[in-house]
Amino acid sequence: MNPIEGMLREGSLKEKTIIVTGGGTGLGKSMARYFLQLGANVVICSRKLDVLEATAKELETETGGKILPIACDVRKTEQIEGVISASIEAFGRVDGLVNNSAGNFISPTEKLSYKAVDVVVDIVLRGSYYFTLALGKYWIDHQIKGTILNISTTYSWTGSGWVVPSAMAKAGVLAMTKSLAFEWAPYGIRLNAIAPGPFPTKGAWDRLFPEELAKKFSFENRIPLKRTGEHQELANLAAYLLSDFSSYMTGEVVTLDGGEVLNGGQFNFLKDVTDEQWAAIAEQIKNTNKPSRNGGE
Ligand SMILES: CCCCCCC/C=C/C(=O)SCCNC(=O)CCNC(=O)[C@H](O)C(C)(C)COP(=O)(O)OP(=O)(O)OC[C@H]1O[C@@H](n2cnc3c(N)ncnc32)[C@H](O)[C@@H]1OP(=O)(O)O
Ligand SMILES: NC(=O)C1=CN([C@@H]2O[C@H](COP(=O)(O)OP(=O)(O)OC[C@H]3O[C@@H](n4cnc5c(N)ncnc54)[C@H](OP(=O)(O)O)[C@@H]3O)[C@@H](O)[C@H]2O)C=CC1
Repeated sequence: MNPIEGMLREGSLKEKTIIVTGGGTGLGKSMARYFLQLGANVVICSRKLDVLEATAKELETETGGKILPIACDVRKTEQIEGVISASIEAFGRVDGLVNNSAGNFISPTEKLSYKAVDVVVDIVLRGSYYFTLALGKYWIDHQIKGTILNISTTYSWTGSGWVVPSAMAKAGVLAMTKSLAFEWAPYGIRLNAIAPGPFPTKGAWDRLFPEELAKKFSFENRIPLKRTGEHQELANLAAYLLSDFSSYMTGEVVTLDGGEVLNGGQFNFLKDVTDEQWAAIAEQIKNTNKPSRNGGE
């Protein structure tokens, strides 16, 4: 496969300031890089300031863009308000938000303590609605037509065992996306979401796909397109959804997973049937059709 290139034309996010929660690592960092390349000012925030500062330095050198790292636990409203004020002070205003921060790990649900469930739900759901509410109030007060992108998952719809706190929280984020897309549309505020399939990141792989599992299981067998996602593919879609090119789109959730979620199709087990078996099956079915064609049972 050829390397995936940036999709939007130069300057597509010029004069926009975008906050990316969890922007110091993984997919957040890849989105931040592309937004900077497209001319946006970017604010990255999460708990670990040293990680954010290292990322900011790296991306600033690489892109020549303006990036501000700020420590913020998205479970703390006063810290979120601090990020918004510091962003306005640095760049004049805020136009976009990516709710990307998350906590997650696989575990049998009955083995989880109450605190273990809370920690995931609080980062994902509470963190997303706190940030959305704080920024929404600011946008409505200042008549700014802001845009929110929520990073969800495909199991927000299907549900999934062994990541139940994450599934509950991400489903809530999806409900918020669609509900507020309608309610805040008159203010010109748009909310969309991306439901990614597997995109290799250290954060996700350490907690969801540790070595013990990786030895026994491969995504290539599960994903119809036979590979995991490239970060630039997700960054391209994210940039589009935050740009004015998507200005007629709101309340939408775009799945980007190589078809993985389609595994639920009832007859998909047929993928392993050979050509010879198909020939025999066709013969059998045609034979059963014959009597009914002649008016019999
Ligand atoms: C690989 C394919 C991907 C497919 C798609 C998947 C879709 C979604 C993907 C993602 O969300 S990926 C993002 C992953 N990244 C992160 O999670 C980064 C941030 N995470 C963290 O910092 C930590 O993991 C955490 C969520 C904050 C938990 O860390 P920690 O344990 O240090 O927090 P505490 O507050 O101390 O503890 C909370 C509570 O949780 C219990 N716990 C932690 N790990 C487990 C475990 N593996 N099994 C059971 N319980 C666990 C811990 O014991 C604490 O409970 P108490 O013991 O105090 O009651
Ligand atoms: N990678 C994948 O395959 C998939 C990922 N996703 C989603 O993509 C997003 C990014 O995940 P990914 O890049 O893989 O994983 P990462 O672990 O790299 O990203 C998670 C980020 O969340 C931040 N974070 C965690 N807790 C808090 C908190 N309390 N306050 C603020 N920030 C916090 C972390 O920073 P810090 O530790 O500094 O706080 C980290 O930067 C998540 O929403 C995830 O659910 C969805 C489907 C698949």
